[in-house]
Amino acid sequence: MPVSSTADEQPADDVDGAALPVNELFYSLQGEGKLTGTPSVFVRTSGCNLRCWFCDSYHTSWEPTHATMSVDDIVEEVQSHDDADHVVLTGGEPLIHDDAVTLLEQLDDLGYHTTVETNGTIHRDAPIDLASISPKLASSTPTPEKDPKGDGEWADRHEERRIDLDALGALVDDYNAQLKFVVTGPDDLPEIESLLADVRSTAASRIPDSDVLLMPEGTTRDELDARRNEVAELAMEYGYRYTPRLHVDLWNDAPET
Ligand SMILES: C[S@@+](CC[C@H](N)C(=O)[O-])C[C@H]1O[C@@H](n2cnc3c(N)ncnc32)[C@H](O)[C@@H]1O
Ligand SMILES: Nc1nc2[nH]cc(C(=O)O)c2c(=O)[nH]1
Ligand code: SF4
Ligand SMILES: [Mg+2]
Repeated sequence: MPVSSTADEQPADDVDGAALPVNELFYSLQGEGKLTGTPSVFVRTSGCNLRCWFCDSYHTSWEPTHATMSVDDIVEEVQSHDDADHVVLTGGEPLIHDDAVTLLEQLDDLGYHTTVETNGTIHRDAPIDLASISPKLASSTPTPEKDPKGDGEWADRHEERRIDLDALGALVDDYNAQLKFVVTGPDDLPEIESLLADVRSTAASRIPDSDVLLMPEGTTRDELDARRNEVAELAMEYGYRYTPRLHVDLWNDAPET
C-alpha cells in the first residue's frame, strides 16, 4: 500500500489487465537533475493529487487528458526506441497509479534504468533506480491570484497534501534519490532549509547537499532567462546543486520534448 493514498486517480478504462492513462510517450534527453543529458524514453501518465499553479504539464493536472494504454503496449513502445536504456516515468503524479509498479517491474526485468519523477507525497515499493523527488513549496500553491483555471478552489487541498514527511522519508530511505526543488526566488530558500531539516530527521539515511538540487521555475526560455542566474547564485550561496532545464533551453515549451 502507498504510504499516502490521497490519489485523484484517472480510471484506466477500455483495457483488460495492467494499464495506465498515458498523456504522452516520447524519446528525448533527460532535461533535469543529475542525469541531465541522458537519452531517455519518457512515459507521462495523466492525473495528479496536487495542483501547482506553475505546472508545466497542464494536461495531466488541471485539465487531464489521456489514452489508456496497457502496460504491455507501453513497454513495446518504449522498446521501439532502440538506443534508449533509460526510462523516465513522470506525470502528472505517476505514483497515484497502482499499475505504475507493474510497468516499473517489467522495465526493470528488461534491464532499463528507471527514473521516477514524483512530488514525494506517495511511496510505493517498486524497482526505481532514481527517485527524482520534487517536494512542493508554499510558492507552488494555486492561490486565487495564481490559479491558472479557477478561483483558488484547489488551494486548501494542495496545501494539505503537498508535504508528507513519512512518504518523503521512506522514498529517500528506500531509493537512490535526488531532491529537486522548483525555485521561484530567494524567499523559497528558508522553507527548503527547514523542510530538509525535517526530512533529514525523519529519514534513516544521510542526505548530502549534493543530492539537493535547485531548479529555476519557468516553462519557457524567456521565463528561464529571467530567473536562472538568480537560482544559480542561490545554489552557490547555500551549497546545493543547480540543475538547468535543458529541454526548455533546447526546445522551449514544445510538446513531447
Ligand atoms: C510535471 S512534474 C511531474 C512529476 C511530479 N508530479 C512532480 O511534480 O515531481 C515534472 C517535474 O517538472 C517540475 N516542474 C513543473 N512545472 C515546472 C515549472 N513551471 N518550472 C520548473 N519546474 C517545473 C516538477 O517540479 C517536477 O520536477
Ligand atoms: N526532456 C525532458 N526532461 C524531463 N525531466 C523531467 C521531465 C518531466 O516532465 O518530468 C522532463 C520533460 O518533460 N522533458
Ligand atoms: S505535482 Fe507535478 S504534475 Fe502535479 S501539479 Fe505539481 S508539477 Fe504538475
Ligand atoms: Mg516536464
